[in-house]
Formats: sequence, C-alpha cells, structure tokens
Amino acid sequence: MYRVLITDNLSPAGLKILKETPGIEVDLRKGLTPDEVRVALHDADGIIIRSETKLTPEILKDQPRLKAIVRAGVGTDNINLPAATREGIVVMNTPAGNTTSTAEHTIAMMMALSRNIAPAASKLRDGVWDRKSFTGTQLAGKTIAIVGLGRIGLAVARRAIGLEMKILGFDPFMSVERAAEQGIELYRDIDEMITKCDYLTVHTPLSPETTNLIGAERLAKMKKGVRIINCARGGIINEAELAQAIESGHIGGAALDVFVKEPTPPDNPLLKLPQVLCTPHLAASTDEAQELVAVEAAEIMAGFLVRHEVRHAVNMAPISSAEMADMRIYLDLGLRLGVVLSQLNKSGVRSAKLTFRGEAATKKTKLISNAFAAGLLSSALAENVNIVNAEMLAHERGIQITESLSSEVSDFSTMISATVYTDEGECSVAGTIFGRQFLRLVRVNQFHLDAYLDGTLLLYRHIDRPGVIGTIGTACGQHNVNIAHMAVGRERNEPGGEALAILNLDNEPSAEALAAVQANPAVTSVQLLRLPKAGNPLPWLTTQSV
Ligand SMILES: NC(=O)c1ccc[n+]([C@@H]2O[C@H](COP(=O)([O-])OP(=O)(O)OC[C@H]3O[C@@H](n4cnc5c(N)ncnc54)[C@H](O)[C@@H]3O)[C@@H](O)[C@H]2O)c1
Ligand SMILES: O=C(O)[C@H](O)COP(=O)(O)O
Repeated sequence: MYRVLITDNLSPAGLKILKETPGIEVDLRKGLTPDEVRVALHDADGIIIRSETKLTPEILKDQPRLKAIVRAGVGTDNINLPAATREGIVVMNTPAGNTTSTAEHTIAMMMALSRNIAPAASKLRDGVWDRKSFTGTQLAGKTIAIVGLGRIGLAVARRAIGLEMKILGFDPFMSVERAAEQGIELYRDIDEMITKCDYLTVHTPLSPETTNLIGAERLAKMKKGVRIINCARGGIINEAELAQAIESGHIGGAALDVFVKEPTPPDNPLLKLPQVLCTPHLAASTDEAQELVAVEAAEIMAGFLVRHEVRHAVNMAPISSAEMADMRIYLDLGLRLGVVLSQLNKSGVRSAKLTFRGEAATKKTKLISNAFAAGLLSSALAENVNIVNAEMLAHERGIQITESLSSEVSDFSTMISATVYTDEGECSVAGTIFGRQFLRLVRVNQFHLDAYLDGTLLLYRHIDRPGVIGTIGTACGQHNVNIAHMAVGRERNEPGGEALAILNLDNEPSAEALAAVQANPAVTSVQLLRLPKAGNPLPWLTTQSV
C-alpha cells in the first residue's frame, strides 16, 4: 500500500479520489507541528499540502520512503525545492485550478479598495451612517499595471478590460505581440511602466528575483495616490516600505491577501492603516477552486504512485503514463548502462557522453540521461539516486553529462552508447532493446557482443584460442554456478587476438569459482557486475537504491 499524508485542508472530492484508488491509503493529519510533519513523513510515500505546511530541508532530509510532494495550488515557495530535488523527491503542483478565483479576488480587492467597502460597512455595522468619508474612485478609464502575465495576470487583464481599464503589463517571458493580442501594452522596463499607472497588481511567483521587487525606490517613482494590490505572495512588495509610502500619503492605499509571515502578526503596521484592505490569504479559497485543486492534486498523486506518471512537476520533466509506458524500457536501459560503467570504472569519473541512435534519439533523452546518471552514481553514493536528483548530484560532483543524437540507424534500429572519461582514460558501452522488452549489452569498449543486461554478469578477458570457453564452463559447473547465457566479442573479430566474454549467471559465483576462472592461463582479467534483475520496480523514479 502507498500511504499519502495530507496535512492541510483538502476538499472532500480530492480525499474521495485517493480513498477510492486501490493501493492507496490516506493519512489525514491537520495542525501538525513541523517536527510532527517530519516524523509522520517517515511512513509516507507522498504528501499533499496547501500553503500552510512548510517543507524545509530539515523536514525533507532522511525520508527514504517519501517519493512525491503535491501542492494543491500554485505557489511552491513553502517547499524547499533544492532540498526536495537533492533527496530525489518529485514536486508537483496544480497550476490552473485556482486561477479564476484568484483573479476574481484581485478584482474584488481592487473594487473594494477603490470604493472603501470594508471601512464603510464596518462603520455602518457600528450604527454610523457616514456618506462623506467614503467617496471612492471609479475604475473605468483608469490604468492598471500588471506585473507577471501568467495565468492569473492574464485573467486579471481580461476582467480589467471588461471594467474599461487601460492595461499595461511587464513580464520578461511575454512577447509584445502576444500581449497586444490580449489588449495589453507590454513594457520591457518595469521602472518606466510603474510611472504610468493608477493601480499596480503583482502576479509573479516569489523568487529571489521577485523578492522586494516593489520597494521604496519604485514606490517613490509611482504617481501620487496609486493603489497597490498583492494577491500573489508576501515579500514581492516590501511590507515596511509600503507602509511608510502609504503613511507619507504618496501611495493611496493597498489591498493585500498575502504576507511575508503567515499568519501575519497582529502588530504588522499594514493591518493598522485605514487605507489598507487585508484578507487572510483567501484568494484561492472558493468552493470551486478548492474542489478543482483537490481533485487535480489527488489525481496527480494517484497517477504518480500507481501509474508512475509525472504531471506538472516543478523539479523534473513531466512524463505522462502513456509516455512512461513507452519510456520505461529506455529509462531502464539508461540506468543499467550507468550501473555497468560505474562498476567497470573504479577511478574518478570526470564526465560522460551519451549518444542516442535511431529510435532512442526520438525519446525524451534528458530523462534517459538522468536515469543513466542515477545508475552511474548508484554505487558511489550512500544516498539514494534517481532521475529527480541524479543531475544535481552529478553536477555537484563536477561530472558533466553531455548528449548527442543521431537519427541514423547503425547496427541496431535503436541504440544508446555511453562513454565515461575518468582519471585513467575512457570506457564505453552500448546497449539496445530487442522486441521492445529485452535489454542487451552489445558493446564494451572495442568488443562487440550480445549479453543480457540484468542480474549477475561475469566478464573475463582472454586470449582467443581453442578450449578456453569449455574450461571456463567446466570451472563454473564444478562450483555449482549455472550459466544462463554466454557472449563473446573478439577484437577485429579475428581468432587468436584478445577477446571479452560475458557470462550471464543464474547465481552469484563464490570466490573459489572466480579464482578457478582466473586460473585459466588464457584469462587476463575477471570482473563481476551486479545489475538489477529484469523488471525491477522503477528504481529510476522511486528512492530505492539500485
Ligand atoms: N493568494 C492566493 O491565494 C494565490 C492563489 C494562486 C496563486 N497565487 C500566487 O500567484 C502567483 C502567480 O500564479 P500564476 O498561476 O499566474 O503563475 P504563472 O506561472 O502562470 O505566472 C507567473 C508569471 O510571472 C512571470 N514572472 C516571473 N518572474 C517575473 C519577474 N521577475 N517579473 C515579471 N514577471 C515575472 C512569469 O513569466 C509568469 O508569466 C503564484 O506563483 C502564486 O504564488 C496566489
Ligand atoms: O499558491 C496558491 O495556489 C495560493 O497561494 C493558494 O494557497 P492555499 O492553497 O493555501 O489557499
């Protein structure tokens, strides 16, 4: 059974999907302290969270069972992504489920701010009929500047156009043409744009680039009386500097749904200012949005655990269940070639090069390279390595992995060749797939052969002369080692030269059996390789070590 821990509020529709998925059990535990989350994760294969649970490096460290984090929502800034990646944990989110609700909340905040809805309602509730203090501002004809033209930014733009506002936009990843199609005047310089607006709203993720994006300097550049809206993340707008700009009278007011620290402490000066309207991170809190994100989060988690698909991953390439079914065998091949090279090379690997030929070149080669890297590092590192963290771990060790693709078909219709460059030289192997399911090792350095790529492999180099194969077979038999398959590759395919033999063995040979093989005068070297058995459960995706 896969166990899924849920530590934040999740709509019942999502819980139902998980509970009804065979093979999954749900562990619903809300209100845990960070340390309780850490302990609860020891028994979890996946965790679903919203914005309240913070997954820090300390919580994510040493969680060998945890494979996936799903954020039921957009922002993943409450998850330490480098730490999750390093631990080999896939992080996925539900990018679109709460777009409409968040855009609507942004518009609601802008309207409420402009018409003093909150203070007027509050005064009336206190029995005061005050029509003079709350004269508002009309939106039609005003200019709104939108920072971040992603899903929510564009949804806000569409709604603001309906309100007869003029729309300016800033987003380094948006083209002028696409912005113009949406009725947005795109600026390449945020500092120029902010001098031209009556309202400014931010819709970027919180990142090192967007932290304090709007601070004292930019606030000072804006027109007097500008109103600011933040329904994205606390910290994009500097809270203290915003409070000062409002107090000074330069900024007309602000509507804030998000805060640097949540729950924001009651002494946050912004809460005290009458020109500021605050909600407690409510933009996505509608029945509709919560049902959408919960259903999608549950489906993503179930799809990952049960069907091994990766949807909306933020720390690896996505892969659908159909692609996974198609790619499994290639990931397996990449991983096994990496394991072979890691065991053949005991000295430091500096770099590796993969060449994909024929059908292999048409696959998601980056994922196959990551599987290769996982195999290459598997015997060297104590930590679990998989396709999520292999690239990062290889990079940290200074190992550069490069790829080249060739649609040309050589000896095989599909083939992956891999070469590692070590302190002592280089070593190459190549593998192929027969009948879409059988993996074969078809080259080791200069030797072309055809060996099974699973289980125990006994490699020995020898002088190619009559009788060697027979005596090695006899030595194995005398030591109760069963040979399942044998392959021999000869240099230049001529008799009398150097040859490499690979025996696929049904059982692990004893030290005596290996000594008996080595004792043959024609044998120059003997090496044992241990590969995962054929059909092992996805070691490239789970955190199981090879
Ligand atoms: N208050 C809430 O409840 C709530 C709900 C949903 C999302 N959010 C927040 O809103 C953010 C945006 O959500 P989305 O679904 O639109 O995400 P998105 O990924 O679709 O869009 C983000 C946009 O920001 C742009 N961007 C990134 N860095 C930028 C920068 N330095 N300057 C300008 N633009 C930049 C990107 O190019 C992208 O177009 C999320 O990251 C999340 O933090 C908050
Ligand atoms: O990033 C998001 O999706 C929003 O901030 C929503 O957060 P929530 O799931 O805690 O409402």
